[in-house]
Amino acid sequence: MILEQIAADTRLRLIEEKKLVSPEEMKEKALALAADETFPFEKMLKEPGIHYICEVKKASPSKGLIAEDFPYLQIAKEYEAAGADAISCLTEPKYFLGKKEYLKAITDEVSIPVLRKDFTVDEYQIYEAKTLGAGVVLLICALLDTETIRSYIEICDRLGLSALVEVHDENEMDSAIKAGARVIGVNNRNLKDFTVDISNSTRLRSLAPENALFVAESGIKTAEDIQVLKDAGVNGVLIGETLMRSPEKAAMLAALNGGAL
Ligand SMILES: O=C(O)c1ccccc1NCC(=O)[C@H](O)[C@H](O)COP(=O)(O)O
Repeated sequence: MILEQIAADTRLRLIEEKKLVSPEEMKEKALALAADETFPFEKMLKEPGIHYICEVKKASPSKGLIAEDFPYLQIAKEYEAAGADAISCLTEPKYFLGKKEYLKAITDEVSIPVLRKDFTVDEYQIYEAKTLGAGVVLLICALLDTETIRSYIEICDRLGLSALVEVHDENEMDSAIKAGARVIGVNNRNLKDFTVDISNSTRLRSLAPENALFVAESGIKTAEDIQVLKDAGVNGVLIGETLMRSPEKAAMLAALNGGAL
């Protein structure tokens, strides 16, 4: 499965990266930064209404090259000015053509929370996310067992980072809940065959605990999709391709919201 390939390549990449900055040094650098104990990402999702997490993404395994011209900083600023509540920035280099530099440049320039969208397989990436200015990291249940997710959430808590714990089915939802996830993201994309089905979010919505925040991810394209997710009581939506392919991102975001944001 593609996810396993990405994880294997990430582990290889980390071997090289740790030669440049050791795990001890990365941890020390991250812990030296002030922890934001107010968890702005979670605070934002708790506000009434549906919240928009807008993704900065150049390419993906399912879609190939999405944006040949990729002014990532301009896109992030455009999202913020258009009323986005948070930004998701891909940092995975091989399959998504992401870069850590994109994340750092964006977090330096915007004041809304930024998610490091990567394939976390090592705590090193969490400490590094902190040093790059991220406010949120992605933990994918398909890649991590329950105990590891729990321990990574503890690291996030210590650093003042939020963890978006991603699930795709009932078993993974169970693991996220047992690990103590406060923010659960349901990926509508089946990573085995890349099919996308919004009803995956609506189906799993009722399985999430009352006090957990719920984000629907992937394949969101229309105001009707947003309305369905709103009706299901979703707190946030993560939108990538629809916005990335739109030449008028602010207008697209407004249209998805059924009017101005
Ligand atoms: O999108 C892929 O091809 C993909 C493949 C393997 C792992 C993850 C993948 N996607 C990451 C995402 O979850 C999306 O970037 C994100 O949810 C936004 O989705 P979309 O709005 O459909 O671009």
